[in-house]
Amino acid sequence: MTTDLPLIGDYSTPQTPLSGARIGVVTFPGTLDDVDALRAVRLTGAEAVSLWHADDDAAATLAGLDAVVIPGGFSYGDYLRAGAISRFAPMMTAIAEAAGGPEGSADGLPVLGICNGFQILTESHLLPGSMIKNDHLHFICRDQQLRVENTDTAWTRDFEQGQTITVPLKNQDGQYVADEATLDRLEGEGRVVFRYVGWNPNGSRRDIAGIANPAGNVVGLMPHPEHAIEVGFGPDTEHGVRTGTDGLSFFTSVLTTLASRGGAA
Ligand SMILES: NC(=O)CC[C@H](N)C(=O)O
Repeated sequence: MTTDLPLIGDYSTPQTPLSGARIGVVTFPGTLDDVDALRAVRLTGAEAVSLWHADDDAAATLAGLDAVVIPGGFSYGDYLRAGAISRFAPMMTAIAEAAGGPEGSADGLPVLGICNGFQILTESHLLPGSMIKNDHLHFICRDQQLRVENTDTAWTRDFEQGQTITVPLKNQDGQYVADEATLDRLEGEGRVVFRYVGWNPNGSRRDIAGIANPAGNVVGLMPHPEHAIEVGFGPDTEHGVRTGTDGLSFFTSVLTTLASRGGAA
């Protein structure tokens, strides 16, 4: 089969960063999507830096970085609860500090948690609420539509308010839950960043797919933007043609954020 799709990127060419930004991606035992996240960072022209969860010098490592992605997968095999062990990694302690704790900070380290990364962020109390089993108790894997509810976060500036995007969703513990007061606070402060559109795939309260911390520098979501970054490999948005690249805007957004802070990018 031949295709005229313009495939961007080249897996074999060494990276020449186009921007001064250095963005780390954390790997835990059992992480699955770190390579895709690293590639997404590279496609924006930033330098992608692999981070190890048990780095004894994690604070010093982070000091040389402009942002961090906590990718998806099954860190520590999802034992006890997804993310429950990973939160104790030295790298997570350093990330919590650099991000400004649970409230975050406007100039704090931008952190994006994707799926298992979102689970790790809630377990670390950097984001409120918890992830529990999907309400139907099945693993789910599909392209999912989301509405962008807040473009005023470190990872969503390049979207338009109310924009509908399509990115893959694949998890078993994707049901976002929190008490009513926490949900009301999230809504009232505009911290619901993404909502499921069309159907609620897992029973998440108020159709919530992703949230931010109060300062907007930490964002977590269940669907996977790093799997929707290249024509030919992402969601099927044109009846059999895999043209979905909505996920790339997460990774360009953080460069926009860094530039607006006057830093690298
Ligand atoms: N895709 C993922 O990151 C999977 C997340 C998680 N371990 C779950 O299955 O719910």
